[in-house]
Amino acid sequence: MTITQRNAVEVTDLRCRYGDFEAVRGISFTVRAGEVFALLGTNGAGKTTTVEVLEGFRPAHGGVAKVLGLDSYRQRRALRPRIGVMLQEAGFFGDLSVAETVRLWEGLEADTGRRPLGGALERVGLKNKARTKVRQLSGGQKRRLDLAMAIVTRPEVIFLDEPTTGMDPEARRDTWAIIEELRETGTTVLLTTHYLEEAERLADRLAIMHEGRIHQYGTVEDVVATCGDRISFRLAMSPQELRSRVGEGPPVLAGSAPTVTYMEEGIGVLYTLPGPSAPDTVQRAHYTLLSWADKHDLILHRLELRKGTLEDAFLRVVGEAR
Ligand SMILES: Nc1ncnc2c1ncn2[C@@H]1O[C@H](COP(=O)(O)OP(=O)(O)OP(=O)(O)O)[C@@H](O)[C@H]1O
Repeated sequence: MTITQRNAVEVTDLRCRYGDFEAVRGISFTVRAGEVFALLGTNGAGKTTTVEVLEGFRPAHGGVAKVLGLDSYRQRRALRPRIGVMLQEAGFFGDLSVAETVRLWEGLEADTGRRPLGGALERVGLKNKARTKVRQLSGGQKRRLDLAMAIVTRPEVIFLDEPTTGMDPEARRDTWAIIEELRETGTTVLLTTHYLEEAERLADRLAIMHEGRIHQYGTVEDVVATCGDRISFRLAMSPQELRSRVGEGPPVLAGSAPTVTYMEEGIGVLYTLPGPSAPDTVQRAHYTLLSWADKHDLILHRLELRKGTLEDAFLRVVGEAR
């Protein structure tokens, strides 16, 4: 099997412009066949632009974007029947019913020779709305209809742009279950999302984008491991009292200076250890901290050690880029 066959999506040094503005600035990543891949990023990072290039809706201005081994723009006619697309704002005809919309879509896709997926509406929980006019659907219900359209023709690769935005928690969970089912049947899924727990739950691998570039890329574990452990505690005293009792602030731990926040109820202290944090580093940091507290007779309230999270990794990307 060649690399191309194992990768459903291959993006190499992709660039995309709107006029003079370069929205995507040389990104590279692959999506393996059968995996769920999440593109995360800040507002305006370039996620939708990237997905639109892969869907064949816009040309790249540099680099290569291949889906199922085909150039996503130049070979879009050959590619179109093999991919499913859930747009951020699909342009439905408001006067058609839900059932008519899906039938229309099936008709448009009929030349694919694939049997449309029966029960797509049932799968997205819209069967009882089949006769309802599209314009009478709620925002979340429209997103479910978007999803039905993306899966109705059993595509090999599905692009989902913010699939659960506007959905209530139950609909979101149902959508996650559908995406998991798609993966089980061997479908490749590339999704964009602002919900980190969605990526954490669904994605085999992910990329974090900011201002047109990929800053983190790998499995959730790989990305989270780049963030060190966090140590935090509170001191129930004023800054003046701390100064008079200790003379200086909390110590540097494992090369990491504390971030000190002054609040009404006291002083909050947070350390971000260098990542990935080795167990002996964490242990030494604790020892240093507890020795400091003991020496100055301080009580560390709500002392907590926690692992880095995807949110920490995300915020670090944004922070480092500033
Ligand atoms: N049609 C357009 N004309 C000009 N600039 C555009 C156009 N579409 C997007 N942009 C700009 O390109 C950048 C990337 O936009 P894009 O929609 O790809 O980001 P995104 O990561 O999907 O953002 P969001 O999470 O907010 O949906 C943004 O700065 C945006 O303002």
